[in-house]
Amino acid sequence: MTLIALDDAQRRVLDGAQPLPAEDVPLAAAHGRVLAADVRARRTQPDRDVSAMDGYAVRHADLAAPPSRLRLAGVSAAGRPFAGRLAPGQAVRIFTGAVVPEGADTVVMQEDCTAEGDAVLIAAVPHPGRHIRQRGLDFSEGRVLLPAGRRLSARDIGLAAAMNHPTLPVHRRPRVALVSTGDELVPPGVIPAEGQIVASNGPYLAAALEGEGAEVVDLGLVPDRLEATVAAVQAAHGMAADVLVTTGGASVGEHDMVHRALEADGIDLGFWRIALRPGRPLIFGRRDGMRVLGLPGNPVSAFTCALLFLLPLVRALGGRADILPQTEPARLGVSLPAGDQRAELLRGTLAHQPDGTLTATPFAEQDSSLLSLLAAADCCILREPFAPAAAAGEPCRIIRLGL
Ligand SMILES: Nc1nc2c(c(=O)[nH]1)N[C@H]1C(S)=C(S)[C@@H](COP(=O)(O)OP(=O)(O)OC[C@H]3O[C@@H](n4cnc5c(N)ncnc54)[C@H](O)[C@@H]3O)O[C@H]1N2
Ligand code: MOO
Repeated sequence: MTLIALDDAQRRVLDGAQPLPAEDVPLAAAHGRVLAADVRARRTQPDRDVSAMDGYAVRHADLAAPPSRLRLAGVSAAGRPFAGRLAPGQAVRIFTGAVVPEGADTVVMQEDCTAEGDAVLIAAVPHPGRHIRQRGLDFSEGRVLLPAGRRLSARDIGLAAAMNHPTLPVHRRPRVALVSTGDELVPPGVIPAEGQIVASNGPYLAAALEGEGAEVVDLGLVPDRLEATVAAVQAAHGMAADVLVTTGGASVGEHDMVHRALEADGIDLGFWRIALRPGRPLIFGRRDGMRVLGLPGNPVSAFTCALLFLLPLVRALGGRADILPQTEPARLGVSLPAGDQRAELLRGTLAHQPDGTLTATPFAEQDSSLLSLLAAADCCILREPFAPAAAAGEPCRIIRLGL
């Protein structure tokens, strides 16, 4: 079987992955969700000129010959504006956030003023317009501040509230069913018998998927038996999963049941060998609106396939505008030999150099079973197929690894 190129495989997985339908959710439930429509400001902020300081609202023309003695005409507090208009020679006591009275064009902070009964003595001569936040300084009604496809940060929620939206239109979260296959697997906390290992792919994938806003249902550990694997696939249909993710059994061994179970289920299947290290075997299929990704069992291979296929698919279904992992430039910390036909994702560390450049140093050990180094990595260094030998200091591209 020939190896297929990484970008070709990504295109096939993402082909036709349309954003899921929209629903309105209250602001309290919108953090991390993806906007299904542009969100416009429903008001202008601030909707009047307001003070940025506690002090006195004045007419700048009255400050020409300091110290200036102005008569106090009243008070403007936040939420309780001064009703009248400022006449020449007058000042209004004003507080932060309060509406600047008509006639005033400048605020003097109280540290530069001395109150004397019903007058105020002003020593400073600020610039005209000082300490006034002009109407519309933040945003104007009708402006799109949060575009469709944006994943909402906590700051975005604050902005949406200020724009006067109690709810936001967001895409439904992709529902993902997880199945970990392998006779050798026991759950974390159980002491493995000889030859058994503690399953880590499920916990990793659940965390990574939830981090991308998916709703995850972990269907648990499934032995390498056809009936058990078919039952897990049916359970995924039963919960109306948008994506079924399996790990293990993606390769060619006689215990590798996943593709047989998917075929038995009538899933239109592609079994690929991708020009990628680690992460060569990958199963992909679809049936009745459910997409299936069969990831390799080796934990780092499962990770690279999640990074490059599964998480982008979940972002696309979730309506995100940014789907593929972003690469950025760095310089190699060590020399590397020429590559072969497989693209490589080398796990490594990043260091900032005094000249502002970033050095990426791959770990010497790159075996696809090494979870300790995967967790320690800051980045993956992406090498194209047939990359020529490269010396330390030469440019490279990296994908930063976050939470
Ligand atoms: N003859 C060949 N053998 C293999 C090939 C090949 O082309 N020909 N490909 C190798 C590559 S590359 C990979 S990657 C693996 C993928 O194999 P499977 O997807 O079939 O995975 P398993 O055999 O089930 O497991 C591989 C490895 O990973 C461990 N594992 C499995 N599930 C988990 C889990 N949930 N948590 C942690 N670790 C897990 C499992 O114990 C094995 O050690 O195949 C190569 N072989
Ligand atoms: O692709 Mo396997 O993923 O090399 O370990």
